[in-house]
This record gives sequence, structure tokens and C-alpha cells, in this order.
Amino acid sequence: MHKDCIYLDNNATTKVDPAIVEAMLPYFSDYYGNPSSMHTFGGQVGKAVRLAREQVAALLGAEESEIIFTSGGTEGDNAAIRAALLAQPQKRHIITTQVEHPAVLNVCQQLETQGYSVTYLSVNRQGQLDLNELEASLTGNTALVTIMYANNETGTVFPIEQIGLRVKESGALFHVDAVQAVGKIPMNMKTSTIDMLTLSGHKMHAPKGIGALYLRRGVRFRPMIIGGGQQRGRRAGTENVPGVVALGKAAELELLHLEEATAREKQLRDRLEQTLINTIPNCEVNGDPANRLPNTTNIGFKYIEGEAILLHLNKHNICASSGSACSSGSLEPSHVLRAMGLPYTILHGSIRFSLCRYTTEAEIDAVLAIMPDIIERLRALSPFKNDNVGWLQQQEKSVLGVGR
Ligand SMILES: Cc1ncc(COP(=O)(O)O)c(C=O)c1O
Ligand code: FES
Repeated sequence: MHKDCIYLDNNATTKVDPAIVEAMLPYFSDYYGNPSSMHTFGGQVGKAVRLAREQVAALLGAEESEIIFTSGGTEGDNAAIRAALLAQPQKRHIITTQVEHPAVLNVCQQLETQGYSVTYLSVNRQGQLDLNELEASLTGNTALVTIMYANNETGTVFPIEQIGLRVKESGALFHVDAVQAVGKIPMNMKTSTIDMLTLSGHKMHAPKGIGALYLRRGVRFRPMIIGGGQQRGRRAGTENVPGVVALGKAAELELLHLEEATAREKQLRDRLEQTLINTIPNCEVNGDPANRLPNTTNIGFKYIEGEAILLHLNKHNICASSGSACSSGSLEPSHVLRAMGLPYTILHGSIRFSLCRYTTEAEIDAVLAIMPDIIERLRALSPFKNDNVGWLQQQEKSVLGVGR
């Protein structure tokens, strides 16, 4: 175990900010009361929960009453989708995209076995949606449109408000998985078309296992977790108070740092990306260059395996990833890159670097110093280098048409 690595895997999870650790610690030891208790001892804990709710609401430009604390992004996505369907039992159609996180995709796939029909919108080579396809898919039977704000693998940002306008015209509910976008893109629910929005603490320097669901006032909601009357009956269970306090503090810090941190991350990310592209032949950036998270770069290095690059980086104490954390190790090419219709060698040779406000110039320099050599060495061993039998061409052909 080494803790002093160059950590460029912030879309998988982030380091908990020391100020956040400090804010949450007293709620393990001194202030352990139940926030719902009548007595003053519990009451002061209830106050801390209310403050956190205000802090999260402020980050989203929402009302305090519109925030529900959850156990994280996965619960938020599940709860939003189930609630939207339960609230409109007569509607049986859902629209999502082919590039969602499994917390949305796998729920939709299960719903298909329960009699719902699901449209999985395609993306183009840049990972962008076709709004005409969305419009053509919306019907009076559409209960819910659930689309991510920003993609965790490529950083591609979808035109959420343009999508939302079309969704609103159709009368469907609009849920947005904004787990990767909150804290990186300014949010204002007051002027937004979003009905429900998921965020997760551990992508914004709070601990794992805490998150929030924004629920627009007036939107009908049926809770997924039922029990005591906590959180106005919308999410039962005694709140994870230290986590809630941490999420509140994280929201405060994200709001405070958003502008300056994202500008800095973007500048570092661009330097990393541009230098790699300029010094290493046969590589390209995956995703929409014009609409992308400021901290993410996903680069395909042709003719080698992404996992091999990651192993070499790992030897140098550099953390990056290929695709998403939950499916890494499977060696299956990413469903996101496949949906983009990328050629075989890009599918297999892509890795993601994701930065955060702690990333330094020196860390980027260290990656830049090591990468050309890693790629050159792996390519020298690559069976694709002398591809006399045309095997690669065959693969390229077979992959075309699998994803769009
Ligand atoms: C886009 C997206 N949605 C949902 C999740 C799930 O969040 P959590 O890990 O908090 O359950 C993640 C995190 O991997 C994500 O990147
Ligand atoms: S759960 Fe987040 S990457 Fe899979």
C-alpha cells in the first residue's frame, strides 16, 4: 500500500479534504445524538443536518427542502428512476442513453423485464447525442428521461437544458445523473428544466457512501426506502450524520473553489493532453473536445492495451484508469467507447486521466516524462506492429456496427 501516489483517477473517487475530515469528526465522538430526537443533545445534531442541507442546496441553486440525503450516486439514481415510475403508473416508457453509468443502465435493463420499454439513445463518434433522435423517441407514454450531465469515462458534457426543454414539452419527468458534473459545472436549479438530480459525495472530496438527490418542489415522489419518517418521509433511516456534515462542507468548498479550481484543472489537463498528443504518434482524444469536463482526458493509444499502460504507470506510482472503476479488470472494452463506434485498437488502448484541485504542475510533468517511453516500449512488443495477416483489419470490421 502506498499513499503517496500521483493520483489522476479523480473520476473514480477523490481524496477527502482535510477540512472536511475536521468538520465531520465531532459527529462521531462528541455530537452523537439522533438528529430526530426531541432533546437538545439530539437537536444540535439536527441543526448540523439542516446546515448541510442548506450548503448542498446553495451549490445547486435549490431550496433546502428540495434536498434528500442518500447513500451516494447509485442510490440517488435508483430512487429517482423508481420514484418517477411509481408517480406515473400509467406511463410505461423510459428514455436514457447508451453511455450512462451502470447505476442507471442496469436499473433500466431490469425494468425492461418488468414490462417497461426503454429507448437507449445512441451517441456519435464524439460521444454526443442527436437531439432529433430524442425528439422522435418522446411520446405521451414516456414517464421519464434519465440522462447524465457529464460522462464519467470521457468527460463529455450533454446539452442538458436543451434536452430538458424537449422533455418538458412532452410532459415526462427529467432526471439527471450529475455525479461527475457537480462542483465542475455551475448549477442553478431555479432556472433549470431538471426535475431530479443525483450527486455523490466521494466525487467531490467528501467520503464514500453519502450523496444527495435534488427533487424539484411539486414533483410527485414515492420513496424507495421506507421506514421511519426521516427526511419528510422521502428517505427513511437515521441520517448518516458525519457523512451529511461532510457533504455539506464539501458543497461549501466546491462552491468556493469552483471557478478558480476548474480553470486551473483545465489548464493542467490541456497541457497534459496536448503534450501527449504532440509527442506520441498514433493517439487521439476520445470525447467531445468542445463540451467536456475541465478535469478529464480520455486518450486512445493505438495498437496497445490500455491495461498494460496502466500497469506501467502503476509501477511509477501513477494512478489512472481505463473506463469505469467498477468494470475495470474485466478486459471488456468500455460500453461508452463502444457506443461511440471507435475502432478496435482505440477501444482497447484507451486510458483516462482525471484531475482535481490538488493536482500539481509537477505531477503532470512526471506523467509527461514517463509516458512516451511506456508507449514506445509497449508498441515494440505489440503483435499489431507487423500485422501481415490483416487480423487487425478483420477486427476493425467486426467491431463496426456493434456500437454506434
Ligand atoms: C456518472 C456516475 N453515476 C453514478 C455513480 C455512482 O455513484 P456512487 O459510487 O456514489 O454510488 C458514479 C460513480 O462511479 C458515476 O460516475
Ligand atoms: S460504480 Fe462508479 S465506476 Fe462503477
